Amino acid sequence: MTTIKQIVGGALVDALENPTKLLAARRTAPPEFAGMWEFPGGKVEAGEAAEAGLHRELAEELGVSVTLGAELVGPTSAGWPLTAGAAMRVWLAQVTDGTPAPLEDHDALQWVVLSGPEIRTLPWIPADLPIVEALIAFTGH
Ligand SMILES: Nc1nc2c([nH]c(=O)n2[C@H]2C[C@H](O)[C@@H](COP(=O)(O)OP(=O)(O)OP(=O)(O)O)O2)c(=O)[nH]1
Repeated sequence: MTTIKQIVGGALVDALENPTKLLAARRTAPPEFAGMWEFPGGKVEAGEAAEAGLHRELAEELGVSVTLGAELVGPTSAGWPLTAGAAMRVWLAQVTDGTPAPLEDHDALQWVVLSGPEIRTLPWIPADLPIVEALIAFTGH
């Protein structure tokens, strides 16, 4: 049996009801991803539920507490394929406490308008592009 590395990501939006903006985060490492934009998040730890892992990662990386909204359901049970060995589940999320700051793993954050052209021209990690499209569609933009 092959084990897929489970990654979780947060699509932080300005409001779960009627989202208009997404928080994109620019990675600092590893070199092949440095400078690319992504959904903040990371690896789920052994014995940890996916949602709990996402709350933990968002607190560590951005210093925020969030309420999770709907999952942006991907094509596999592990979510959206990233590489042959890793996949990411992604939830919409809204900040309930704190102001997002690039504390760990990122050197910039930006709120991008879901209905504007810029969301598609940001240099996302390539594997994230279908997720970005799904988010735009899911939020009705
Ligand atoms: N967090 C995140 N990782 C992504 C995205 N797209 C994508 O291909 N990845 C890849 C990059 C990494 O190889 C892997 C996530 O690992 P990570 O480095 O963020 O996880 P982590 O913070 O738990 O890592 P670590 O420090 O424990 O090694 O998934 C994305 O949108 N968000």
